Amino acid sequence: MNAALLSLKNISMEYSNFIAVDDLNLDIKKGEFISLMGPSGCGKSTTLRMMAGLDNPTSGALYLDGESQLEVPTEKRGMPMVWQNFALFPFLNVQKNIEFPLKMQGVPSEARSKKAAEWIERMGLTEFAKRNISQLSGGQRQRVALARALVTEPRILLLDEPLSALDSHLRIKMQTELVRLHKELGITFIYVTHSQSEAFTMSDRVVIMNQGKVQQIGTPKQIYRAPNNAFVAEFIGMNNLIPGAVLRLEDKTAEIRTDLGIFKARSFVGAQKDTPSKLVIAADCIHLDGSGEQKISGKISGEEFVGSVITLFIELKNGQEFKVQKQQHEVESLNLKYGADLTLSWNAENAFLLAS
Ligand SMILES: Nc1ncnc2c1ncn2[C@@H]1O[C@H](COP(=O)(O)OP(=O)(O)OP(=O)(O)O)[C@@H](O)[C@H]1O
Repeated sequence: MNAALLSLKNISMEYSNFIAVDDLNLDIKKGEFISLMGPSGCGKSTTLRMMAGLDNPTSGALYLDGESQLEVPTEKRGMPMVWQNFALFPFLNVQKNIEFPLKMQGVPSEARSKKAAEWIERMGLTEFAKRNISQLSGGQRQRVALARALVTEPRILLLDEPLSALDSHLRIKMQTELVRLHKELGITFIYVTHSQSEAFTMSDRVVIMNQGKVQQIGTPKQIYRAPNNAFVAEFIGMNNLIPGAVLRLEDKTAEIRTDLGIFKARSFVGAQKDTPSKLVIAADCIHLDGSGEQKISGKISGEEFVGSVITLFIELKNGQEFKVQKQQHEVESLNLKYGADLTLSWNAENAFLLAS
């Protein structure tokens, strides 16, 4: 049996006439690393707060190991939260901060110090154990916050944008540390983030939300390669979408009329004949050497480097911007110039239709 550790059933959160979370269903497995992602205000933090017991849903049910949690107070749920601003106690030193939750549980002083010392060592904080929180860097504070949350050996750790206050170098380092901790401890991590790279790098599954509703739940690969609606495809950022009307829809092929021409695609759930639809092509499925069957032309309007990957921005003749993602050496070998005409191409098997 593959029973969920934490189960949210038809959970909604309504503030006077505003629905922050709308009929959300989610089953989270033991040991899973799951991320909630979506635009600002989509209800990610509210969902996490309801899991922690900091807010109670207006309707729905929440089960931990099959037992309803709605009457269980935060401190009894055993789901500590790590916050973006760390929320450490400024009047306690590192060691006392880490010991604090054990003290709340009534753990005797000697056992507390021993347990805290283990976590201080594990998180590389030995030389800072007696320091005040104000004397620590952002990365050190985040490690104290993690140690304080994990010292009670919870089954579930809730993390609300825990890396967003850190600089990009430290963020990547802490991502590696979080993945390592997750693997070593076997604890379920539920992680809220704006960052696609954080969610996709670390998670087993990602939940994409918009306006309080779940849009898709899947592995990073499923979300990236098979978004199930136009919102997800656009939100993921590295897809190109061309609006049009479906001309033909068969088992394995589809055709769409757009103002850039008629294109073939593999068909997809949700699209219907003679209805508005969007053709979706991932930026890394586009060729610059004209070798694909479907072609459009445009002019290079910009580029962006991330590591060894370049994203080229191409202005199409209808003014739409297309993104093409390639390895740097591949782009360099083509000797492309800003403003130069370029033929973009792709194969129909890499294009699919989504309902608008
Ligand atoms: N106490 C409250 N009263 C009224 N509205 C609230 C309250 N708390 C949150 N909201 C609203 O609920 C919606 C969801 O908020 P939430 O904090 O869950 O969003 P989020 O996805 O975490 O956003 P962000 O990424 O910006 O943190 C927002 O529109 C927010 O303004």
